[in-house]
Amino acid sequence: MYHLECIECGKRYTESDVVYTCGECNGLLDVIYDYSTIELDMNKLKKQCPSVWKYREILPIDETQEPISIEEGGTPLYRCDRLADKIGIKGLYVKHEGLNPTGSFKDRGMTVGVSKAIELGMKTVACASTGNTSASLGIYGARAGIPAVVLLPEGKVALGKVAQALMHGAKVLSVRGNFDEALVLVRQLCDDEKFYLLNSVNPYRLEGQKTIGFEIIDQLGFNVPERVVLPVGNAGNITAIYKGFKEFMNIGITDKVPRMTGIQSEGAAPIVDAYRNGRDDITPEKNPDTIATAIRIGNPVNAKKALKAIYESNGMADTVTDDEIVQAQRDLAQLEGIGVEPASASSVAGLKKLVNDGIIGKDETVVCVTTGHLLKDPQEVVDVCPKPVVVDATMESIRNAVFSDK
Ligand SMILES: Cc1ncc(COP(=O)(O)O)c(C=O)c1O
Ligand SMILES: N[C@@H](CCOP(=O)(O)O)C(=O)O
Repeated sequence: MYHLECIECGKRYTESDVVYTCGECNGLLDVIYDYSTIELDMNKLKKQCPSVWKYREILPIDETQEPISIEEGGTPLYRCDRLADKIGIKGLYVKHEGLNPTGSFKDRGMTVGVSKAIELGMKTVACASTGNTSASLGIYGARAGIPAVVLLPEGKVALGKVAQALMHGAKVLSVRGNFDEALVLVRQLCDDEKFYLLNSVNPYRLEGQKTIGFEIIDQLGFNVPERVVLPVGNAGNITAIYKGFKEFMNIGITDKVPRMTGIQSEGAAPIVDAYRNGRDDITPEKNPDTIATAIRIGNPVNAKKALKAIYESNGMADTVTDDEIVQAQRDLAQLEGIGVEPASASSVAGLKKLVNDGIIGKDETVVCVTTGHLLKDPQEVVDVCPKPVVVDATMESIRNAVFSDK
């Protein structure tokens, strides 16, 4: 049993309403359950491997419906001692969401969001995207057998992500504008054409993503880490993961939540600006820019929910530079064997900065979420790594190159 509820005015909507924001006040909507009726079997929970649909009792899809799934979630939570040593912290884990089927955490949202689209009888799905949302929507649309339309900011989407959307048959539009402008346009398109909007303003998307929070607790043996650090763009994921932590507390599985710590790039930091000024809403950044194209977002649609998550959990938000992002990307890759795209590395870059500044304590147990796979953005990798050494096909030439200092 669940309903949708406006976070501003409390107006309720039913599970069969096609609605993204409140019709009365335009506020964001939340999916609300009657937690007193939800009983999770802890024995079963402890035995089953993590996956999105493991937590089906707390997901808003009719139980008679077969979900649209390609087996998302169940991503590894790595203990990272070498990286922890370098950063100067004792207990560091990395939840690698880049190991979802399409290479990003969006799959968790799409398995639920596209399943909901089918339940509601929607005929076409659509989104604006910096890349990962479109890749995931293209793939889940194909799995569901319904068309997907995706709007991308021209020239600002990493190659791997465009390739995924194209090959899986989405209608890909390259918009002469940035992500924020594309999002305004796709919202209008969905209203006009009755397409189903699957950006994170859709509360069902966030229900899938909240399972990252469930899995972190589950994989830590039902213990709660002190802090979770993650990149923030459109601000859906920090909102969703926090909701997951709160729900485990509401159901009585845990008794506290981690401090939610959001990291943005210096060139695209409206949430951090709001946090620094103690505000609960943002001033949009008109010209966001960063090497981390996935979080090149100036007007995050979930800002209000995200700031609430940060304040309520006694968390915080901070920025990192593009250079810090690239260094953290290298550290993850070379110290721990974890290959991530730039946006993902901002979590580790942020942690490093906050430990250096004495804001995060060395004894805290911290989970960094890495949100997308290295192969999503091969051009950035080529740009920041040394070029391969070209050699003649002789042993002498190979030996010279192997033992050269260059
Ligand atoms: C790889 C990656 N990391 C982080 C983010 C930011 O997540 P959110 O928009 O939910 O804040 C995105 C896209 O949104 C992304 O694609
Ligand atoms: N990085 C995102 C931006 C859109 O975010 P969404 O969560 O609202 O879909 C992307 O991959 O497109």
